[in-house]
Amino acid sequence: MRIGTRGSPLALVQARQVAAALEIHSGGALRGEIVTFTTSGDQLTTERLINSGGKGLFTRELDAALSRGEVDVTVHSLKDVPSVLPDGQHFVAFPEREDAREGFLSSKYSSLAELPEGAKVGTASLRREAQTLARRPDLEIVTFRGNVATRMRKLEEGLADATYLAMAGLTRLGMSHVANPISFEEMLPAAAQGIVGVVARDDLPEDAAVAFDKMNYKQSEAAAYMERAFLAALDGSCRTPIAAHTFDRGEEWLLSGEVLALDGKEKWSASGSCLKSATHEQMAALGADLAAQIREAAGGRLPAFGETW
Ligand SMILES: NCc1[nH]cc(CCC(=O)O)c1CC(=O)O
Repeated sequence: MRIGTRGSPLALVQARQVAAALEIHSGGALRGEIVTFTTSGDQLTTERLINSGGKGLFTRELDAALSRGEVDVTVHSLKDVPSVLPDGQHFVAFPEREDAREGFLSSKYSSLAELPEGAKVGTASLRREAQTLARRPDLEIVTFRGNVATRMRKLEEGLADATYLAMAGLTRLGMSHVANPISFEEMLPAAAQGIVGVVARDDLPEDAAVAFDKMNYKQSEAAAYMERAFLAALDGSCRTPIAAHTFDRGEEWLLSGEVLALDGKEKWSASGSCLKSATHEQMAALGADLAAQIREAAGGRLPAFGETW
């Protein structure tokens, strides 16, 4: 099986894990061959993503290669995958979710609360920016992109006093020690953070489908459907400060979602549960319901999605 992926260190780790799982779950009958692609998103280093052409920046080239039959499956950080997959493609597995929390990185301070007044926080994410300003309106946000090494160098150079990275990515790269995990109460992560999604064409052979089904985790799958439905119902993209996470509450899943004003001065939250035995449709309905509650509570004060830039 040709497995399409971005060539970043994190993407490669994720794709290799899927290749290894494919081999194990097919009893050695199937092997994965990694094929790397450079996506539009990989070519942008300085500009803010929001100014650079919208959804699917990290998936476009992979989607096309899958449609053309150049690869058999694609592996993505689900957080970067648009709400709707291209025609003829569907998810075949959501492997075990990695630590979904945000990580705080700083060479001098151990948490947001410790930062001195007026300190600089580096991020290119509107969600992280709004969540930071909601807690600490005095802080200055500076645009910050790049892989782990680049961001750490920028911190060393003093371009910012602190930055954030998903613990999932750091953990997969064996670098979780460089960050302090931030609790979900303090900072709700992006929808689908820490989840990997495997996508195939609708003509995927049965033996492969069975192997992918075996590497699928019900928890990851449920979280994927609920969190992505919430995001989709708010027309969410990387242009919008939206966060969502699914918590395990025994018999039920608890979905929490929030939307913030860009300056962090307002925040609308909603949460609700569904039985773990719920169908995908019921899970998606919960996500959509929370989104509707937030729209109603905000009464037209939500950021003008997609129109502000
Ligand atoms: N948008 C970039 C991106 N996409 C997935 C991850 C990390 C891994 C994950 O959340 O699954 C990151 C980096 C980050 O936000 O720190």
